[in-house]
Amino acid sequence: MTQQIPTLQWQGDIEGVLVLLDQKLLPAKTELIVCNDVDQVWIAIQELSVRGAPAIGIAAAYAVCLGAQVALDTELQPMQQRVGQVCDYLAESRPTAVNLTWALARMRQVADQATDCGPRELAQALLSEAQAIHAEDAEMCKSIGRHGADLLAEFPVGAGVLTHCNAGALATGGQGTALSVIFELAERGKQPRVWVDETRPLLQGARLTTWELMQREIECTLICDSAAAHVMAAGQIQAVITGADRIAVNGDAANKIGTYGVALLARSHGIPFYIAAPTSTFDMAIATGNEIPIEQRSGQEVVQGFGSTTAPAGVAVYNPAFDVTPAELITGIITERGIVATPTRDRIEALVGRNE
Ligand SMILES: CSC[C@H]1O[C@H](OP(=O)(O)O)[C@H](O)[C@@H]1O
Repeated sequence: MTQQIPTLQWQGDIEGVLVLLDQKLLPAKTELIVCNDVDQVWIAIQELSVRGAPAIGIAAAYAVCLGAQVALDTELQPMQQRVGQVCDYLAESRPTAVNLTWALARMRQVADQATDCGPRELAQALLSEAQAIHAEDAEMCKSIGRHGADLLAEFPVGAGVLTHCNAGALATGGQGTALSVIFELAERGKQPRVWVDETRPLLQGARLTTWELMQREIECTLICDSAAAHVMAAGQIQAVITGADRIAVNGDAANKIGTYGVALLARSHGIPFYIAAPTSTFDMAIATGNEIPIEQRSGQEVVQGFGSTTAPAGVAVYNPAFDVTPAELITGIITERGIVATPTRDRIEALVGRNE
């Protein structure tokens, strides 16, 4: 069974709207946000109503189409200027997921290369590009699932897989990255037993990953982030698979805070640690993970999350939303083009291409 309500959907023509499934409210409520303008999408990205590296990029691409709507009755050049302004604005919504700036660069290129056309023709070209980014991501998700399931083909039926945060359909334009592998394993009758880190502070694992797995009737067990070592030591985990938000040329990968710790635990327990990500998540312009900008979020998410106060008023809080797992802790990166085993710069450039 697939997710009943799309994570994000463009409705209409160049004067249409972007409809988002509000992930802040899941699983308690299934509510939609109808976005008519760029600001609404900017806020939705910043507040994680829409989240996950590929989904952020796709939402931003559609937001450019919303931004173009105010310039439909001008000329080509004002429309091109509008697109540039909107791309600059959206790029500021969240810093870590490279898919955001990758998608905006594609939209900006469409505008910059436009000649001999009117604003409405450019608006149509922008919508076609956003829809292409969305459709390509859906195909990449399926391909990641196939490559990942092929990689784990020898795993026994009922093998334990641990995942951290949410890298499912809710984080992408398709069926997910890490969860796509799990969905494909289930499709092939491997009956994966999924262990889900709750993933503090915003609980993407507890709220979203379990929701997706239970919708598909895949066995899952929710654990506190601090229980992962214990579960590994008990021999319950045969592989770890997570998503990623930005991967440097050398294979260092940024993902939700806590991923680095899970990778260290996996290494110490002799468990393979895989990252599943499309090639659009590779930042070929940065050499190592040290250059990946790490989003710092409000301390309120830690001490006031989900309605309960969990610390004394005024306590200092440090709330990085991501951390970086060094390439040497990554057994392989599962992409839509295949697997980068023991990721190195040469192997990544061979698969992704060199940054010219
Ligand atoms: C398929 S990318 C999913 C990736 O994005 C999440 O971050 P956030 O929920 O803050 O957008 C997390 O790092 C996931 O692994």
